[in-house]
Amino acid sequence: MTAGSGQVYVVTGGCGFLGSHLVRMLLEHEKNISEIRVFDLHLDESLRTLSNDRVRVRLISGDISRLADVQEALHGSHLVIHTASLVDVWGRVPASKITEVNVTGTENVLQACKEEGVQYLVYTSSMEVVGPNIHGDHFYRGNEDTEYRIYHKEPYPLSKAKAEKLVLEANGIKIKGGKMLYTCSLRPTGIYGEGHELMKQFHRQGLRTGRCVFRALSPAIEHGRVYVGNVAWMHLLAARQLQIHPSTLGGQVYFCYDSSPYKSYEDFNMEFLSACGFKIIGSRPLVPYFLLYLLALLNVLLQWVLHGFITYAPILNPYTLAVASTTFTVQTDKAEKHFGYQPLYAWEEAKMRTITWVKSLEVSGKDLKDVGEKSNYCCS
Ligand SMILES: NC(=O)C1=CN([C@@H]2O[C@H](COP(=O)(O)OP(=O)(O)OC[C@H]3O[C@@H](n4cnc5c(N)ncnc54)[C@H](O)[C@@H]3O)[C@@H](O)[C@H]2O)C=CC1
Ligand SMILES: CC(C)CCC[C@@H](C)[C@H]1CC[C@H]2[C@@H]3[C@H](O)CC4=CC(=O)CC[C@]4(C)[C@H]3CC[C@]12C
Repeated sequence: MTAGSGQVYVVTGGCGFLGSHLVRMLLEHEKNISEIRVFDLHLDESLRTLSNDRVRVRLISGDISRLADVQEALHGSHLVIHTASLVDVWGRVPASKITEVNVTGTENVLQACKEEGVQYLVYTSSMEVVGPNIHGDHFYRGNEDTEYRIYHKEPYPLSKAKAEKLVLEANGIKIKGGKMLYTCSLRPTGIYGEGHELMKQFHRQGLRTGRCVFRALSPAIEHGRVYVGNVAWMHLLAARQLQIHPSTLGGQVYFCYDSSPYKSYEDFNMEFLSACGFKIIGSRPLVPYFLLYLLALLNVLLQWVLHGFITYAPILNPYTLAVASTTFTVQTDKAEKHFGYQPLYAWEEAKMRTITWVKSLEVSGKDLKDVGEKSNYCCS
């Protein structure tokens, strides 16, 4: 296929962690596209170099919360994958900003689809639109139909839930040109893989404590995690099949899953960190839960006191503690049934790729220098 004769996909948030994997995935595996528009507030210029004879990668700088920017980016396109979002459960940005980007931004994408006659929209939602809830109800091996007490208080899950509702309600509306809009929503659990910012933080923190990780959470609490390459693959398949079987996929939600093992958040991270000589100390939490909870409350207090001086937003707060302390695992085959999804990367491959990336953080030596460790440390 020559450039210009295929479809035009828009990836909002295309320079982010998931977005950049998705762009690469589309380039490698989707043969009917001739242009990928990467729409983001902060552009990653390295993606531009991915253009080839078949597909042009066009970087578009814009703000999802400005309708004019979104409309311009969508003009003449066929399908939108909307991953742009503010991912913040630490109070780094005000709640109003989260709503503006995640909810108003999604309204803008829908409005722009309508006005520009774009027929297909795949939305990146989150498991957080379901839970865990503040009561600590476990969601054990759940699927899209599992009943669960959903409560949203925190800005991020609240915004994702509102945005997903808007996306699903828009399925079937008339767009410019008289055709119909088809939408679906994918709900990843915690994503991991090359470029995962939180993993970088845990790695740096572990270096500071002499490659020791002190167990804080119960190993009995299980979390569903999903490899970024499989999340990208599922988006690609959903986008493809939404066009072929719009009445099957339209208006549907799908958990994003793969064969990554169910483990506690800390034990799962150790699958990668142990390859760099990290050890987890303790087979049970070293600090009692109530003390951790008091620390989390103290962090909230400090955040409030320091507000206006510095942004104090540590990883531990009552919400992240509640999420990390509540089992949330997904077991479903809805995406397989509806659009033939099967993970592209087996767990062993996903693990190996992630380990290679974590090791590369040490080869670059930057993290080691930051914590004053010698840069000739050799990962096992
Ligand atoms: N990281 C995770 O574990 C999970 C993420 N998700 C969802 O996946 C999607 C991608 O998340 P990540 O890649 O982890 O986040 P990320 O922060 O790496 O990527 C989000 C991208 O959106 C862009 N963006 C933010 N505000 C924007 C604005 N006003 N206009 C245009 N672009 C803007 C950012 O610049 C960034 O490149 C998000 O929708 C998130 O809610 C869902 C489940 C789990
Ligand atoms: C020792 C501490 C108490 C450990 C804290 C771990 C937490 C920071 C993380 C535990 C679970 C994570 C969340 C989960 O993976 C689901 C998510 C989905 C999203 O859409 C965005 C990210 C996140 C909220 C993720 C954030 C970090 C954790 C709370």
